[in-house]
Amino acid sequence: MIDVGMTGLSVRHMSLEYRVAGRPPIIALRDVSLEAEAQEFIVVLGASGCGKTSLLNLIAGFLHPTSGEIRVGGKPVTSPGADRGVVFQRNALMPWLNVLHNVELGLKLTGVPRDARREIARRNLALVGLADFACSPIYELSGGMQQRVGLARALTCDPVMMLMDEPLGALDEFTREEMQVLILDLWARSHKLIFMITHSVEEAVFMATQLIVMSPRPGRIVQQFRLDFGRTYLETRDARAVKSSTEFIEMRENVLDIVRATTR
Ligand SMILES: Nc1ncnc2c1ncn2[C@@H]1O[C@H](COP(=O)(O)OP(=O)(O)OP(=O)(O)O)[C@@H](O)[C@H]1O
Repeated sequence: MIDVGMTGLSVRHMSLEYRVAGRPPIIALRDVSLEAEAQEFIVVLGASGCGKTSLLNLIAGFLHPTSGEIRVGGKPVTSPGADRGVVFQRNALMPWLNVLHNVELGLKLTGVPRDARREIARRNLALVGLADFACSPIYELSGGMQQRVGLARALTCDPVMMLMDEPLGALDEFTREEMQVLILDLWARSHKLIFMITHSVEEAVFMATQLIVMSPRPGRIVQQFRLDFGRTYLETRDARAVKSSTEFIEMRENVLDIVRATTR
């Protein structure tokens, strides 16, 4: 049997309390455990305040757990690292740098020579369909294009894992579906482990190989599903057919009922 703790993501009995002076501690996460192999697509769904972003920030190394352990590729997470690329809902792109310079910034900071980092940045821009926009200023790009720049930037250090906090939350419905299939293609081509947060049940069911439903107060995992609608899309290239199939609709309604029940 593969020990996923050595290849993918392993979160074991993790809890997180926020301590605010003069107030009782907030238990954001209690006894959360999850295991995923390298190349899985994990999607986390749950009502507001159930600890999704806290969980992502712990895996990214931005926060430390109160108890429990996280391993990525077998290594304990103790701080942020180049093995984990992060994509935010609204990417913190540098408006005074052009697209190429934004994408290569992480490599520049780690001392990669100019020609090498330009080549990597251009390759990643091509992967997200922005090869012709390398010299464009950020403010000329649409929201969807800015998210593509964020994706290309997160890929530049060739991380083991991509962490995405509602990456498509600010996009209109059509751009959102375009980006869903772009991310599925990137995932299939790059063989990376993805951990994504969304508020959209349909998006979660469409993209996840492992769907995690969380519940608030305190944040914990209430249900996990193994799914393959994203893989079906990659074989058939027809997102609408996948999303309108009976199996998909049944699963979407089932997950929706579970999420609704967590808020009662
Ligand atoms: N820095 C902080 N200090 C104190 N409490 C916090 C802090 N960050 C988050 N919390 C609390 O921890 C709980 C989990 O928050 P978190 O942002 O992780 O949830 P979420 O599921 O990502 O929510 P949303 O879907 O609204 O983004 C909430 O009750 C929140 O108020």
